[in-house]
Amino acid sequence: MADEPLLSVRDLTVAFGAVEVVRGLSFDVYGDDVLAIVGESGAGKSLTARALLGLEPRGATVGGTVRMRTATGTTGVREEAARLWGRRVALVPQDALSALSPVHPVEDQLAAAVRSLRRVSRRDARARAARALERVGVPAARGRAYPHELSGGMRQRAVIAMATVGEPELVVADEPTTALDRDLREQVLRVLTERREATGAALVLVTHDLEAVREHAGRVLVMYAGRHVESGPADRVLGRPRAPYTAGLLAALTPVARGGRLPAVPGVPPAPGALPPGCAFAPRCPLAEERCRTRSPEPLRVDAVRSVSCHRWDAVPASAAGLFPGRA
Ligand SMILES: Nc1ncnc2c1ncn2[C@@H]1O[C@H](COP(=O)(O)OP(=O)(O)OP(=O)(O)O)[C@@H](O)[C@H]1O
Repeated sequence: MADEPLLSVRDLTVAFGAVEVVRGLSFDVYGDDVLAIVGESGAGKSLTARALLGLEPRGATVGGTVRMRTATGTTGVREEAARLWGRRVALVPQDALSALSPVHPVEDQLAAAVRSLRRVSRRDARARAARALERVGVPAARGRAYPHELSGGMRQRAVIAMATVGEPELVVADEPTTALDRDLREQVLRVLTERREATGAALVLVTHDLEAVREHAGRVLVMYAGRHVESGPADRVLGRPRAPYTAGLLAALTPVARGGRLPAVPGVPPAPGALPPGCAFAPRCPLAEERCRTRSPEPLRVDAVRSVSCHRWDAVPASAAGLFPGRA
């Protein structure tokens, strides 16, 4: 891992009117990193991912800084996203159809992307496009298909080809497999991480899927109600969570919890406009005590590589089942 981060995010906020949905988030992404952002629905994962690239929805106000290291110094990614698009940073969205034009065959779209990035002839661009599609497992014959003629898995592969054809330094994938069947998810994630490795890009992967994090991520950032909960090397965070919330997400992965279709953690996250005072997770937390209900925990370095935002981090038992016995 390089010493200097490729991307430094400091105090990122995203608000709709007076309601902050991402609240003071700071993290780094290194040049050879796969950073997974996990958390329940509504935690602010997608908005964080999109805000990194200046692609937040209309009506959102973004604060804080997102800086990217380059050969010539650092640069504000959001400000330059339009110019850098495809070359330095790229997005793989949840919904492939939204990323592809409905009126052109995918190979033509990819060839156009190649020509926007490099001075090459049409013929050369077409050949590069076909190769890029083949590398992600879209057979040459399917390149002439329009997006709606492709299966969901093939479409998402085509989007991965689009996102990586310019060999960007950073790929942000916003729940890239949510729309797919379970069997296809792993295949498509594998294609994405293979392309990342082949091009040397860093990857920010937004996902609900902790199994995917275990399999593919080097580091993980757990979010809850728009804030940092826990971050560090994925194997260590998932192997021995230090935040009760992470322990709850893990307990929900056990066969018993799955079979019973239990929610990840009992209760539901608070609505962004109605956060409790103190730690937003306190009302659902089996370890909460008085200070948790009054004072919001700040990220604390618990060792050289891990941070936890929890007053009770040292009381979290080694096994997730110890905290959420009904789930495990
Ligand atoms: N365009 C919008 N206008 C108002 N609120 C929004 C908008 N987009 C998202 N939100 C709110 O911001 C919060 C965070 O949304 P976000 O999509 O980032 O969550 P998420 O963690 O990615 O969830 P999911 O896993 O379901 O995609 C949610 O409470 C959501 O309702």
